[in-house]
Amino acid sequence: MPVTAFEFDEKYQYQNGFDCYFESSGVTGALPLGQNSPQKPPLGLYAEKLSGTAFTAPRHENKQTWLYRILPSCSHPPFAPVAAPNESLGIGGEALKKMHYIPNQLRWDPFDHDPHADFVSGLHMVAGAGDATLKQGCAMYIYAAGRSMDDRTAFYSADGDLLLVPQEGVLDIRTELGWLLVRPMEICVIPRGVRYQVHLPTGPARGYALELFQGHFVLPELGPIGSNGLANARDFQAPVASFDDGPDAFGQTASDGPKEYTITVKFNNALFQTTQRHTPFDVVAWHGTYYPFKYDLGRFNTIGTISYDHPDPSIFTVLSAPSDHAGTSIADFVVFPPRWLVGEDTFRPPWFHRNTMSEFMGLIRGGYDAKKGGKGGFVPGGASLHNVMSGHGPDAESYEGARNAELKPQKVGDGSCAFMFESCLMVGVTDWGLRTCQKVQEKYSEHSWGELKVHWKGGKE
Ligand SMILES: O=C(O)Cc1cc(O)ccc1O
Ligand SMILES: [Fe+2]
Repeated sequence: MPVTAFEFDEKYQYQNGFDCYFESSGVTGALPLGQNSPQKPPLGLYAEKLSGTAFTAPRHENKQTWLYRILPSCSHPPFAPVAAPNESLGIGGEALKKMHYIPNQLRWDPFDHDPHADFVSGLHMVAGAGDATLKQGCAMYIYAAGRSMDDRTAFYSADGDLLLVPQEGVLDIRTELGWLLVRPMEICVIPRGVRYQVHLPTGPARGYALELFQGHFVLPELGPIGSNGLANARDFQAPVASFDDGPDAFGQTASDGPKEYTITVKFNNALFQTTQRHTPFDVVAWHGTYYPFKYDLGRFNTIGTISYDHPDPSIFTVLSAPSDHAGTSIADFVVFPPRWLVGEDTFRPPWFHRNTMSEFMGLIRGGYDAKKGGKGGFVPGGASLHNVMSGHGPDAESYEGARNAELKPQKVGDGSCAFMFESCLMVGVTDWGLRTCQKVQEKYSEHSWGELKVHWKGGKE
């Protein structure tokens, strides 16, 4: 079921569609007609182009947006390095260079909330692969924030597009291009470079994130499924322009002296800061193809077998970040929503397998049909990582249950939703993920598969 609609609020109007050319204006007449950069843009605004792809990227991949703003982004003193507020990023982005590469199956208990952290200081890299400077690879994060970001701060990542998967707590995100309200069971993507500020209207928030150092998310091909199904394009929502021109927004007019706005950037996984005397949220109008968006996972049109056997989890792909090799993703975002299982003579949960891809999983709510047992278990707010070729599958309890189950139509996962970040890359685990967070379940594999029974009867049934 879709997430309950929020009461109508002017702040949360959206434009619907995936990969569209959108335009939005907070004030009539702010968008120039028939050109992008007139000698004097309307209403005394500055025109600024935000490129998400190379200028010459093919048309179908090209992403850029024209911003019409009160002051351009370049107007700020130099950025200076700051110590990462949490050690997961490492100093100067060391985290990605010092990854632990481990063939063992890993599982984490739910990650701690942090009442003192805001979204930026509560963002912890758990795993990743590649190099942000080469624009290759991706990284997986946990965020745990107990307070809203200050009204005079903004964050952006120069490293990649960030997909957020809230697990607890609502995120009210002010972006340069407008507001997005993102609740658990909804996701959003904030593109590289877009500045934003995360507020927590319902209290503490915790969730997962995937950063793409390369490329952008696309909808998966539907092949023989046809022209609708899985995540439908019209269900993706982009914000409408919203800007601040209040007395504090540009320092000069504030009664009690100029106000400072702190901009923090993640640049090669290290943090830098500057302060400026104008709000970064001054975009009065914009048009283009490069913008943040959200999606309600409850609208996912789940497809599965109506005959026999358990299909590959690729049928659950919401968004895909392709590599240069067709069908092989830098990262796929895959969900396991509530669905009917009707397969005949079929072992219905996921099979035992070893995968050339790495599988990082999280649980937004409820349970997961392949992991019913195991001390600590796979529970909401926790995670698991089955790296390249690490054997995994249903735990002993789930296996015996499904092996002996009566195969009537069965609704699985009612009220639950697991997800997977599946990557073609071997991912390393950060020091924070392996040690500092203290959530690794030491006996995950033993508790899950140590008790698997031998059913072999010497070749006799
Ligand atoms: O390992 C997992 O639980 C994820 C998964 C689910 C599924 O339905 C098929 C394959 C797969 O890797
Ligand atoms: Fe798997």
